[in-house]
Amino acid sequence: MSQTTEVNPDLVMERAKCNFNVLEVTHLIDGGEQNTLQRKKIENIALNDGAWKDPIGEEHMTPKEKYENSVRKTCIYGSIVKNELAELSGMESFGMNFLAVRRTADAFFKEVTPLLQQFGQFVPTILGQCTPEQLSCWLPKALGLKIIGTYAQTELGHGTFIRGLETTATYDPETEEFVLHSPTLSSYKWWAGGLGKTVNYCIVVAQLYTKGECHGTYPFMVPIRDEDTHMPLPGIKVGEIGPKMGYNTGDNGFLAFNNYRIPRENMLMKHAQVLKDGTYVKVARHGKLTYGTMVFVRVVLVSDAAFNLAKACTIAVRYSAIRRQSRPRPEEPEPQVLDYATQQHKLFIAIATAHAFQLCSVWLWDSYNVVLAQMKDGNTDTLTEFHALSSGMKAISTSDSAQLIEQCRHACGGHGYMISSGIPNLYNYVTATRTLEGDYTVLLLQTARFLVKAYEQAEAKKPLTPSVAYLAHAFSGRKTTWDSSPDGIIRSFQALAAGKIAACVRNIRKRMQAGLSQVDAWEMSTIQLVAAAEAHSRAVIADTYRREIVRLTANSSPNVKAVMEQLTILYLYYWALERTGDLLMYTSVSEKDLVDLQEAYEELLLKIRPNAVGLVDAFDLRDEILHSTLGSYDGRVYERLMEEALKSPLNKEPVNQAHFKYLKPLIQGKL
Ligand SMILES: CC/C=C\C/C=C\C/C=C\C/C=C\C/C=C\CCCC(=O)SCCNC(=O)CCNC(=O)[C@H](O)C(C)(C)COP(=O)(O)OP(=O)(O)OC[C@H]1O[C@@H](n2cnc3c(N)ncnc32)[C@H](O)[C@@H]1OP(=O)(O)O
Ligand SMILES: Cc1cc2nc3c(=O)[nH]c(=O)nc-3n(C[C@H](O)[C@H](O)[C@H](O)COP(=O)(O)OP(=O)(O)OC[C@H]3O[C@@H](n4cnc5c(N)ncnc54)[C@H](O)[C@@H]3O)c2cc1C
Repeated sequence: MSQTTEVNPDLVMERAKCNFNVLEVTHLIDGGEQNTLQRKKIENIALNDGAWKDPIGEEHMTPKEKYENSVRKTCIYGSIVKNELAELSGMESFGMNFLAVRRTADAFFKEVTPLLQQFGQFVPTILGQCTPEQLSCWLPKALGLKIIGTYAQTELGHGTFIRGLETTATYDPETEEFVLHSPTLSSYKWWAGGLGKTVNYCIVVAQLYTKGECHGTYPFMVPIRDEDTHMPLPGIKVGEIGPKMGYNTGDNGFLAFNNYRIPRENMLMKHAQVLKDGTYVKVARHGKLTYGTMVFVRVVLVSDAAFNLAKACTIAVRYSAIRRQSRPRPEEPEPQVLDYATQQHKLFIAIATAHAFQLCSVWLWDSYNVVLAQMKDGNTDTLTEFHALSSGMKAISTSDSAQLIEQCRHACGGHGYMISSGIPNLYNYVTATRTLEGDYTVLLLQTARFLVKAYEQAEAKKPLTPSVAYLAHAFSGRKTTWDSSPDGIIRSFQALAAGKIAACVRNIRKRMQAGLSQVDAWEMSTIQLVAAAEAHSRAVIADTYRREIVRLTANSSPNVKAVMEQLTILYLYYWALERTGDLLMYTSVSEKDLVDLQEAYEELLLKIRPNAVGLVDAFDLRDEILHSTLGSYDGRVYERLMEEALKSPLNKEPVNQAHFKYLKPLIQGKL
C-alpha cells in the first residue's frame, strides 16, 4: 500500500478506529494470503519504476496524442508483464496473474489500451474456436504479439441479433478460398476495439455460404493490414469510428470488404468445417458454441464490475472521511460527511456490492470451468443453464456497478465531477459494459427464456437444475412466510422471483388463449419477463454472496467475521427495502416488519461506520491504480486538486488571446 509521510489526520483517526485486521480482509478478497503476495509481486514489477506516468495529463492531450501515448505505454507495459501475459494461454487460467495484470493495466491506462481486445477477445476466440492445428499456428503468434488482432462481430446495422449479420463469407472451391464481402453500408463492421489503427489481424464473424447454401455465422481469421507497412490490404476499407463517452484510447473501428479473399484454412473450424470441395460438416453438438467468446467475456465482466466498483467506493469513502461540511450542532466542529446517515446509505451498499460481485465472479468462474470440462468430454447439457446464469449476472453486475459508481460521484459532491477525481473515467468505462457483450435487456430476456422453461419443468414435477431448484416450492398456493434472518430474506427473494416467473407464464398463456401467437404473447410480456429475470439473478447473487461469506470466514478472527456478516446483512436488507412492493405481493411481510427492517438497516449503517475506511483500505488499491485526487491513501485531497488545476493548459499564460480577439472588442463596443 502506498504511503506518504503526511496523512490527513481524519484518515489517521479512521484507521485507528477500525476494529478488524485489514490485511485479513485483503486476503479474503484475494482468495488467500498466497494470492495477495503474488498480486503484490506483480504490482511491484509493473508499477514501481513509474513507467505508467504520462508526460502531461492525458486529459489535456488531443485525441491523436492520447491514442499515440496509449500505444507507447502499451508497448512498455507489455514488455514489463510479458511473462504474466503468457499465462493467459489457457482459458482456465483466470488466476491471480490475470487479475493482477488487469489491475496494473489501470495504472497505465485511464481509459483502455488499444490491445484490450487482443487479450479480451482475440486470444480467447483462438482458444475456443480453433482446431488443434489452427491453435498451434495462431496462438503463439497472438500471445507473442507477432500478430495483433481484434474481434469484429457487430455491424453498423446489427449488434444484438447475430443471426442478422450481413457480411458474407462465400466458399470458392476453385481456389479453395473464402470470399468476404460487405454488401451494404449496414453490413460494415463497427465497434471492434483496436480495429481503427492498431491491429493487423481481425477475427471476423460472417455468414458462411457454401454450395449456394447459408449455414449461419462463423468466425474467420482475416489479415487486414500489411504485416510490414501496416497499410490496409487491397479490398479492405478500415478506419476509426470517432469520439465516444469513454474507451477513447481504444481506437474502435469500422471495416468493409470488397470481395476479399482468404484461404480456406482461415475459417476457425473447431465447431464446423468446410471441406476442400465445399462440403459443410457440422462438428458441434450444441448450436451456440460459436458464441463461446461472448460467454467467456461475460464471466470476466462480472469480476471487472466488482473491481471498478471497489475503486469508486475507495475514492468516495476516503474522501467522505476527510470532507467536513455543515454544522448540525453549532457547538461542535463541522462533521465528516461520512457521519451523515444518508452518506452511509449511498456508500456502504457500494462496498457490500463490490464484495458480492467479487465472490460471485469467483463462483461463476469455477462453475464455468466445470462446464468447459464437461464440454471437453462432449457433454453440453449444462451450457444452457450456464448461459442463462452468466447472462443474468453480467447484466446485473455491470448495471448495478455503473449506477453505484454514479452514486459514489454524487457522494463526492462537486469535486467528484472533476476528471481528476477518477470517477468520471470509471463511470464511462463501466456504463459501456452494460451494453457491450450483450445489452442488459437482451441478456435478461435470455435468462427469462430459461426461467420459463424451468418453470414448466417444475410444474411437470421434473428435476430442476441447481440455480432454479427453488421453483419446486412455487406451487404451494401459499405466500412465503416472511422471516428477517439472512436465510429467510434469501427465501423471500426466491419467492418473489418464482412469483414473477409464474405471473409471466400465466400472462403468456392468457394472451395465447386470447388468440395471440407465441411470439406476440412473449413480446407483450417482456417487461415482466425482464423483471422476473432480474429478480432471479438478484436471488442467485444474494444467495451466493451469503454462502460464500459464511464459508470463507469460517476460520476468520471474530471481528473480521462480524464486519463481513454485517456487510452481507446490509446487502440483504438494502435489497429487501428496495423491493417492498414485491415482498408485499409475494410474502407474508407486514407493515410492521418493514418498519422494523428499515430501523435495523439504519442501525447496521451505524455499526459499519467506524470500519468504513478500513473496509476500503482492504481492497488494497494502490494510488497508481486509483488515479484519484480524492481517493489517495494519504487523503491530501485539496493539495492534489490544486496541483492538478495548475496543470491546466489555460493556466500557462496570465491572459488568454481570446480576451484580446473577442472579449475586449465586445467590451469596447467594437463588435
Ligand atoms: C493488457 C490487458 C489485460 C487484460 C485484459 C483482459 C481482460 C479485460 C477485462 C475485461 C474486458 C474484456 C473485454 C471488454 C471490452 C470490450 C468487449 C466488447 C466486445 C463485444 O461487444 S463483442 C460483440 C458482443 N455481442 C453480443 O454480445 C451480442 C449479443 N447477442 C447474442 O448473444 C445473441 O444474438 C442472442 C443471445 C441475443 C440471441 O441469439 P440467437 O438469435 O442466435 O438465439 P435465440 O435467441 O434464438 O436463442 C436460441 C437458443 O440459443 C441459446 N443461446 C443463445 N446464446 C447462447 C450462448 N452464448 N450459449 C448457449 N446458448 C445460447 C438461447 O438461450 C436459446 O436457447 P433455447 O433453449 O432455444 O431457449
Ligand atoms: C465501448 C464498446 C466496445 C465494443 N466493442 C466491440 C468489439 O470489440 N467487437 C464487437 O463486435 N462489438 C463491440 N461492441 C458492440 C456491442 O457488442 C453492441 O453494441 C452490443 O452488443 C449492443 O448491440 P447493439 O448496439 O446492436 O444494440 P441494439 O440491439 O440496437 O440495442 C438498442 C436497443 O434495443 C433494445 N433491443 C434490441 N433487441 C431487442 C430485443 N430482442 N428485445 C428487446 N429489446 C431489444 C436494446 O435493449 C436497446 O435498448 C462494442 C460496443 C461498445 C459500446
